[in-house]
Amino acid sequence: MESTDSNKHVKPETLDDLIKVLHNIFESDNINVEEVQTIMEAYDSNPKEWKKFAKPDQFRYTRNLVDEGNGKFNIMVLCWGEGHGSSIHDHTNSHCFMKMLQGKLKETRFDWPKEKTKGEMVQKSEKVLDENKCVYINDSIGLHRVENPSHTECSVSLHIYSPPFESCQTFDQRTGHKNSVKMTFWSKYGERTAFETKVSQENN
Ligand SMILES: N[C@@H](CS(=O)O)C(=O)O
Ligand SMILES: [Fe+2]
Repeated sequence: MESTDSNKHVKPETLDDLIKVLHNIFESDNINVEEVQTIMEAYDSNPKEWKKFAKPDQFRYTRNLVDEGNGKFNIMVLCWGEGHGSSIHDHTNSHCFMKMLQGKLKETRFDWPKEKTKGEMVQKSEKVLDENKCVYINDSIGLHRVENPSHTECSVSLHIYSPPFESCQTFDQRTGHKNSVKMTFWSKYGERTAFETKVSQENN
């Protein structure tokens, strides 16, 4: 698994394998989006491997850091309780990959609001993601909101952001008005983070 070329032929058997392959890929500054997507999808989700990171909250989705990718990318597990969802948001000029580990998530995409005209934001697409599927978005593709459509089951997803970022913009669907929001981790490396972090995440 030395070069990007050889990565194309590797099926990651475990989450650790996947993380190793991703470290190789993201050493380069030129990311082949399809290659990353293919490798993410090739990993068959095994709850035993990611359970220690999947720490849910009753009130909103949680972000749980798994690996800091030598500063090149963040990989994290997100837990979505029944009906939990994100606001419409951007990804701070980073690549964003989202792979389903358990359950389903609905991704709704939007155009950026026009600077001058206020009003309802334009919805571009809606897609329900099944287990092991991986989608990609960045700011030139547009904005999105993600929701767990189930009222009985939790969902779990694996996200990669490259380069890592700590804040993003959220948008009001009716007016297009935006807010800058600091993003925090509910846990890091399987350990719950401090209370201060919890407060700022809940204020998002
Ligand atoms: N981008 C969001 C998750 S999602 O709704 O795509 C986050 O990092 O919290
Ligand atoms: Fe997102």
